[in-house]
Amino acid sequence: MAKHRPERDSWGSLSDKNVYDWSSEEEEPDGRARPIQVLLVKDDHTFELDETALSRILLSEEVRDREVVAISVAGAFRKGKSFLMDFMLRYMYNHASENWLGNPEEPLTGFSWRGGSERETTGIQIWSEVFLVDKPDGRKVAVLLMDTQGTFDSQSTLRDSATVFALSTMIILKITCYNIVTLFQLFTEYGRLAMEETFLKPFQSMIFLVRDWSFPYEFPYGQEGGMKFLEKRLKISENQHEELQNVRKHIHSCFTNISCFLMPHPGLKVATNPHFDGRIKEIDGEFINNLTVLVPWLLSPRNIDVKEINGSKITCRGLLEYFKAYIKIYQGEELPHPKSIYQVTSPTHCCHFSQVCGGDRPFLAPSELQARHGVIREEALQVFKGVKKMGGEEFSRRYLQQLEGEIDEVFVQYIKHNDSKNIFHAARTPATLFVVIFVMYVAAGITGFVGVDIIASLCNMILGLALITLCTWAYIRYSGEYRELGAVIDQVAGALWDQALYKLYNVAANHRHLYHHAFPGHQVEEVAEEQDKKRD
Ligand SMILES: Nc1nc2c(ncn2[C@@H]2O[C@H](COP(=O)(O)OP(=O)(O)OP(=O)(O)O)[C@@H](O)[C@H]2O)c(=O)[nH]1
Ligand SMILES: [Mg+2]
Repeated sequence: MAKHRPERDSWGSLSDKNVYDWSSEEEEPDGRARPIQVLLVKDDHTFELDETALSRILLSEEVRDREVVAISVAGAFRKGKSFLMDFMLRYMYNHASENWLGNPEEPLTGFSWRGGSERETTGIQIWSEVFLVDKPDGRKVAVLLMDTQGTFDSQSTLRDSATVFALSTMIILKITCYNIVTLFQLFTEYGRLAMEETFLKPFQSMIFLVRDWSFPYEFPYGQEGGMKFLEKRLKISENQHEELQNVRKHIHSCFTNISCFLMPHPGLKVATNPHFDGRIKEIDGEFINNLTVLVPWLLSPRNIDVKEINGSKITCRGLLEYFKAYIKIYQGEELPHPKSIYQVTSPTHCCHFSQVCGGDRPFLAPSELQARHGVIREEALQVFKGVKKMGGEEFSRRYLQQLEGEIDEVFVQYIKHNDSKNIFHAARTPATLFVVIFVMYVAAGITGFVGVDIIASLCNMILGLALITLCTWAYIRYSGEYRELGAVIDQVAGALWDQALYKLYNVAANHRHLYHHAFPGHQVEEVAEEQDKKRD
């Protein structure tokens, strides 16, 4: 079965070209987009995130700072998830045209799909091309398509299934689940684990897709029938088992938006013919009709919506950070320990901060730095609080306090670091020493001229000392050696600078009458100002 898409040309209002360049010949010799394995489930049932591959997709220049909508299909294995994703891909690529389904003879390509009973997709794959979609309100958002491993296959453990499911539901902003019955199974039989592993902050939409719906006379195909069906299914009644009641309640609290779509059977050729290659001609008309409703309903620029995570819209760069943070948690214990969340949240916070005022960033106004710190701090704390952790509230409070303390400490360091980039701050020591040298030079000249030789020699001595200090300071700054001595010089110069400025200010304040004497007009204004202040 065809696995990769053929060459593409114009994508209408979507990106005009592949949004990133493959730099490695080996990996993408023909420059065509393809599925990239970003999450590997290894034989020993551990997970590995391919950060390089993920960064290459999410950090490409055009998309990294765009708000992102990630779309995936989760559900039982062998149910046609990849097949559906490929129709979504086709829609994204042919978006400009009404007839996005294209040539009825064209085989379906993109994410790898096939018939048979053995599982196909493993872990999480991401389509290497991120689509840029113009929303009707003028915003451009990035759309990321992800294909995930099916649940309940014979090779994966319950934990694998639950983790991939949990990972996709928490990272993904819009999730399409393929089979309501299967999802119920996941939530009930394995519910504890899956639910505990799901981050409980609701931030994504869940769309239940019921495939092979065979009772259109009860509930018609499509979204309306789906909603009615879902309402009936999610209704909580007294005589239900408590576990079932909990599942229903939990589904509501997990997802901000729940909807449902009933899909007809695609026809026998699709389900049973081993040579079927996905061409539309061989798919049942009813299925195609509903597909042309479903896919635009999911993906049209009007309907695509950037969801918020903990109150802020997430960008591709942010998504990468979340991916990295979450996978660290899932590599560990059954339920994340508060410490592990603390450990991933804190560096994530630092990383955000270094983007604001790290080594190569220019000097930032202190008030702006303070404001950014407020936002980043809040974000980090929200991430920590938003994760379900082991040990209860009381236990995690300790780590929360530790996190707060560390964030504030980092902030103080960044203030210092930022200050050091202020050109006036950096020039303070040499400027002070220059002023001392100059003053001593003039003083020595005058006192020598008048004949007070002792004072003149004293001034000359101070001048010489200041000159030596200046040279020493310059050497320390250049070589990085004897830094303690450098710090002492900076301190003394700083104190001198502050003192001199303070004295200068005092002198100026004490001699204000001279100024007013010289410029009588300004005095009137000042008196008026003072009167104003008193009135306030
Ligand atoms: N009955 C039925 N079969 C479908 C439907 N959609 C796709 N298929 C068929 O299901 C088979 C499996 O498709 P895949 O897309 O590889 O399934 P998958 O869910 O991605 O499977 P895994 O990757 O193994 O989890 C293919 O032969 C498709 O032709 C559907 O709506 N109903
Ligand atoms: Mg698949």
